[in-house]
Amino acid sequence: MAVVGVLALQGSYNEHLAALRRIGVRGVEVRKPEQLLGLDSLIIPGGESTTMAKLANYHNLFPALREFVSGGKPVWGTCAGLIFLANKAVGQKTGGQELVGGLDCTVHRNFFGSQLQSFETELSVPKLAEKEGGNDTCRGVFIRAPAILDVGSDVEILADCPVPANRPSITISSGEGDEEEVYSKDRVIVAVRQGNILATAFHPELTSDSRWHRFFLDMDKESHAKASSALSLSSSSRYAEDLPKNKPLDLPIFE
Ligand SMILES: NC(=O)CC[C@H](N)C(=O)O
Repeated sequence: MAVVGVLALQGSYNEHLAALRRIGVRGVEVRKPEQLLGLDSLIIPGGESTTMAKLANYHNLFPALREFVSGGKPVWGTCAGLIFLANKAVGQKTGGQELVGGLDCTVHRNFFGSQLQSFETELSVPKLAEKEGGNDTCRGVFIRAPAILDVGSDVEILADCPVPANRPSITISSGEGDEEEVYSKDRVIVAVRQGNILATAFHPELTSDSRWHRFFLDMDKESHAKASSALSLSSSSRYAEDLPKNKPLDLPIFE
């Protein structure tokens, strides 16, 4: 069975480990560079990206994380994890923060505003439903969430959402002397895939809908299938028996 690492420096790593457990997959906590060796895939959880970057620096994790991402194994960043994976982040604290990079996009760290502007909404996710079944929508839990302002041509958009009317106006400036510009589109991207990289601005691990975790595990199966055509792959139905019974799929869970 695939060994899924979860970066366990800070943030919602326990919730990801619990979400993996619910579908019968063992996650491994990762805090040191050498713990990345032997993993099949890696989840970088949400939390606070500046703090997480300081801790990652302290543990000398950035070179190993970059190597892991460029090595082609599946990596999923949720929220702060999305910020880690972006090639460019705006709206950073003074002095900026180190990024792992790899995902060809520009992310705004606190696009939806402060903690008080955290919200939940139904997201239209036809590509997720096509692959993993279930409704065409999923519950998006956005906690002081980032959003993706633009993406490169290799990036597949999996979900976007309307820009909330109460959101403070966002001035986009990288702090590197770029022209300042106000984000004026009425929708913003919140989930993407680029090859081995999956990124969501929201927190699927805080809901009982395990489809995003299954989607990610299927990326791992795809990469193994590429590596060895001899490997026979089971469909996602293997998880069906683990789905919560008599329980709506998308209610937030607290464990
Ligand atoms: N829930 C989250 O991960 C929030 C991320 C936060 N906006 C940051 O800058 O790190």
